[in-house]
Amino acid sequence: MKVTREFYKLPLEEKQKYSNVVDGKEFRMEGYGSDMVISEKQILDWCDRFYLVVEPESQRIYTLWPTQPPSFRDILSEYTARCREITNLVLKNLAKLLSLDKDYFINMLAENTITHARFNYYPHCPNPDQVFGLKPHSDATVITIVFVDDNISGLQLQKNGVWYSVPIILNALLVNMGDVMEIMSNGFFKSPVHRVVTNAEKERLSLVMFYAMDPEREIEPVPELVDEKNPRRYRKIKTKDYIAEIFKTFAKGTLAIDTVKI
Ligand SMILES: O=C(O)CCC(=O)C(=O)O
Ligand SMILES: [Fe+2]
Repeated sequence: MKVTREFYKLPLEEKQKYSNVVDGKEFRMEGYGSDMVISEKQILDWCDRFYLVVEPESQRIYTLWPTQPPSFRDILSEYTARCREITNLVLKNLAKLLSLDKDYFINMLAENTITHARFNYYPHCPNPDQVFGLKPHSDATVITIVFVDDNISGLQLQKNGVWYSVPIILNALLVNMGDVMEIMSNGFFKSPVHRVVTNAEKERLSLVMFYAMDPEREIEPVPELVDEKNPRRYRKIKTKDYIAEIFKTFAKGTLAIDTVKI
């Protein structure tokens, strides 16, 4: 959190060395900036984002990893390794809860899976009732680990149509189910719709680790979880097609998971 804060305090020109817009035109996932703009009518969010691929190590693009603060690289590497331990522990226990082999989900994520780290910066906002820090969405991941600012709340999640604020718990990480887990568990686990609200006085930070599947792999309910009593609730889709769907629906403010529900 400290190195994230230091990175965001750097002058704009320094941060723009890592821009997510190549040569001033082409958007890429990795790097610093805003969300991709695909339509003039798109609702933008009140936040700066900085994405980096952290796993597998062979896919890291170190030229996009900030050199300031100098400890950024080592701390992010260590954080990635520690979060992987948490992810594996959580995945084991989720598999157990579904009476699957304990390594079921871990094996599924074993090959060619890409983990992104997303650093979010939400500046204080003069009109908090007019814009979100991040509009309502669910994550396209298997699971997500969120490290939230301990100075200010802002993350909210929706349950039965009501929004609840996620409390700040010192030194706690939030583990969120993603759409892929909802689909694989045939709806047993829910990928919650969540959003970030803006604040008139205070800025806020978060660091999010997105654990996703191999883009070439298909997502579908685990066959063992489908039977006459629990009919299949989601159709099969390739991970990369699902991610493309997320880009479209997020910009529109709709939900990708609704497009695969049966
Ligand atoms: O800032 C937060 O607390 C959550 C961010 C989030 O939901 C996301 O980056 O997908
Ligand atoms: Fe999210």
